[in-house]
Amino acid sequence: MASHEPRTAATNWSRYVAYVGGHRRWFLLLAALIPLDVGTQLVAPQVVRRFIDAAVGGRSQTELAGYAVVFVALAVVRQVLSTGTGWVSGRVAWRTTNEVRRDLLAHVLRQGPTFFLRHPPGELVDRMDGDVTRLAKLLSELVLDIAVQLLMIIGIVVALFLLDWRYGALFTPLALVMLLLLRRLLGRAVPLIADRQRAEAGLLGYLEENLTGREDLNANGGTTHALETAWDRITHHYRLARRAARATVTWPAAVQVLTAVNLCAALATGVWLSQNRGVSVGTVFAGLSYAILLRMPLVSITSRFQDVQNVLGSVRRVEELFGEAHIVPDGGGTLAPGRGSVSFTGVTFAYEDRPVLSDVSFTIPAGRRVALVGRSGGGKSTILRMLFRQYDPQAGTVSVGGVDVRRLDVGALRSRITLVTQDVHVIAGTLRDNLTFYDDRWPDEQLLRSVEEVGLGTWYAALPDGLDTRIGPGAAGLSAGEEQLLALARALLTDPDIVLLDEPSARLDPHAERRLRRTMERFIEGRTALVIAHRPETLTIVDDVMVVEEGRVVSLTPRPDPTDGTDGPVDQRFFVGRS
Ligand SMILES: Nc1ncnc2c1ncn2[C@@H]1O[C@H](COP(=O)(O)OP(=O)(O)OP(=O)(O)O)[C@@H](O)[C@H]1O
Repeated sequence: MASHEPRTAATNWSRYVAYVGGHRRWFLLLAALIPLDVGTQLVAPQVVRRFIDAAVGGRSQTELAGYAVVFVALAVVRQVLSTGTGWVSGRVAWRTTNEVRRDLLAHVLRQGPTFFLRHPPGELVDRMDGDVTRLAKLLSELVLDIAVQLLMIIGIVVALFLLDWRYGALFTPLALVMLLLLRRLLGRAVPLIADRQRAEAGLLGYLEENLTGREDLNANGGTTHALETAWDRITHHYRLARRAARATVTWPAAVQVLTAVNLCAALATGVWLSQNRGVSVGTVFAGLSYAILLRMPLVSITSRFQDVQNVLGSVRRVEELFGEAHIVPDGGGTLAPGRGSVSFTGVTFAYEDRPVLSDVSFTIPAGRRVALVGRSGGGKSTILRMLFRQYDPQAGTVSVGGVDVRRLDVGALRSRITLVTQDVHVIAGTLRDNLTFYDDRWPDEQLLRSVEEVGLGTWYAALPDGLDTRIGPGAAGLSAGEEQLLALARALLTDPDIVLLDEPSARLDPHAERRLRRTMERFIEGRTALVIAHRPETLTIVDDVMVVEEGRVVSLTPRPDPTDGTDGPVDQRFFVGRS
């Protein structure tokens, strides 16, 4: 089978530890900054306590000023520490995110076409951007932040015990109860938020699909149905958003209640201790300060735990993507220099569970040019894709230059083969970028020659900035025919040994087609070429004709002689406009 189901194996944490490991020094710096940050927060109420007690006890101005200076210094140090912590954690987060994203993109780009049918672009963007960002958050922020908040809670409880054991005895169980209550409240809201996010993603996907297919929708009268469905989705999204908003509105209210309870408990304890146990005003104030301080880590740690749960979902999705094996693993070998022969031996192939090629065998000697003809869906393009190693056969062998392509390095093989399909993609960039794909080994004169050669000279002359003119999405558009010519101009530059063409002239007018045919003829001269022919004229530039019908090679014979007035083995129904 060509399909490779995603592995849902256990998360490979060592992969992520390695990403963080690359920034070990920064991570250690962060681990050092955090306790310092927590420490300065915990010390501040103690300084205030001493200041108040000194003031109430009528101590000297110098002593009071000393406490004030220490307090201000602590505040400054805290600011510096929290800015530093934020900066370092942001740095670690960005670096790790970008590295994971880069590796995931490299992994995805090596996948075959079936992978992209299984994972539409919207989903891949969400995984590579949304999920990876959340993953990096876990690696660089969440774990540390949970540690900080736990440290803070423990520190506050210890400080309260040190202040007076009764403060500690009261706030320890109180903190635990509050933690559990907050956790429950948030636990109820989160699934509703997730429902809303799913509906939102679905709505966006639906809108994107309709906008992309707007021409077909308008032409086929599907607009009314599309609008009705969009409206259903919008109202569904609205209902879910309202439900989620109702659930989340209780969260800030709960935080307010928690603050009030903490304050009341601290005040009541303070007043009682002051009246019955003679503790100082400074101690009561410090108790109050710690009670207020306790709210922050309690709230923060609850939402952080929830974040961790959400992030683990993202990590699972990223892992699934990393777990998808490459359809065509690298064989590592290289091809001997020179034009290569091409052969299929007993090749059988199916897309997913759809059989397409069945026991196909043929050999094309080096330098021979062959036209592939046959009815639509017979498997012609699939033969080209297998030679380009977008897929490997389930049975049999595909060889180039006498070597099984599975034993070759994919990059090395593709550097010797050019594949021009009808599905041309123009990237957003300059004409030069579109011709060279950022490879600067060709001088401008050579780029211009290939543009001229495919018949794009007049089109080129009208461009405002020549090779630097921006084309593609968001810039100057090209007709479908011009896009095909551009793809052929790209191919001309590469000087391949083997040329695979999926009838690049299919969308051109007769004049442009004639011109392009002459270019193709020059291009494939002396090379091994497989050209899918949808026009009978294309047969004039090849040596042999291969008829492909229902996944089998019916014949591979020399091209019929155009002067003898017969079609030879070539059924005219295979061609556009003949039936
Ligand atoms: N990525 C794919 N996943 C599943 N099925 C596919 C895929 N690509 C092609 N097919 C199916 O495989 C069969 C052969 O397709 P192929 O494109 O090789 O035929 P073809 O002879 O080149 O057709 P055409 O002349 O119309 O381009 C078709 O039935 C097609 O629907």
